[in-house]
Amino acid sequence: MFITIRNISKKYGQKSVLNSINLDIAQGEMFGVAGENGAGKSTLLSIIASVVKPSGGEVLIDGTSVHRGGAAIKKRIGYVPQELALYPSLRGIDNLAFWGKMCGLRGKELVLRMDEVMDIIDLRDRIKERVEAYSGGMKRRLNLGVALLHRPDLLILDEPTAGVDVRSRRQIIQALKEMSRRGSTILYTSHHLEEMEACDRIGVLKGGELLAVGVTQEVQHYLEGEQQHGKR
Ligand SMILES: Nc1ncnc2c1ncn2[C@@H]1O[C@H](COP(=O)(O)OP(=O)(O)OP(=O)(O)O)[C@@H](O)[C@H]1O
Repeated sequence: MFITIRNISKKYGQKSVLNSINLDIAQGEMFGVAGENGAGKSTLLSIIASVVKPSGGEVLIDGTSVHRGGAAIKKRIGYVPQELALYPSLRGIDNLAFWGKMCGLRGKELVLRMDEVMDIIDLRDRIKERVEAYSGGMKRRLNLGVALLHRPDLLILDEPTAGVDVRSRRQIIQALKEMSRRGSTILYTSHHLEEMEACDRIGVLKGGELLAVGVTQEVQHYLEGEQQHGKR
């Protein structure tokens, strides 16, 4: 799925949180949104996922407005907000089964998808343990797995690597890269540019403005230049 973001703005009361954002993301692209706390990353992602309405502008997915496209488009989007949506007292496998049924999967199809997801998130050997016994990184990976069950064409993740160790972070990024290789469009946020190296391009948000968009190195150079400039 390709994404076209046109003049998106968002206000909460008098406060402007996003200011005329324009951006095109290609089918199968892995795109990272970086920025400090409060820059507007979560707001932008939740607008693209059609969870929050913008104050102005529009988001098109495959050329159709996401806010007017209805259930057909939403079904093809997997959105993973920052908060975990898991049942800690259930086992990993039961969480997958529960959420799989919630998105309409049944019988052999459900078993097949769960099987596929366990490998992508690399949790097969721990899947029969209760989630409360999982580490933070394992919980994040399972949470990602839930979003992968319906094989979304567009995957939107808000800080999928927050609070996880290097190994889990690498596994999550690898899983996303694999999804992107298979043709899914991936969009995720992080505070850390070094977590964005696997991205095809990144965009940096600051105070609701899209400051720079490019391949990771270009953006890093740009930001270093800005820092130098600030010090003068
Ligand atoms: N529902 C809301 N009502 C009022 N203000 C909000 C609401 N949601 C977000 N904001 C404000 O919008 C701004 C951007 O928030 P947002 O969560 O999008 O930033 P972020 O870049 O994702 O930050 P973080 O890295 O901390 O997650 C912040 O100033 C925040 O306080």
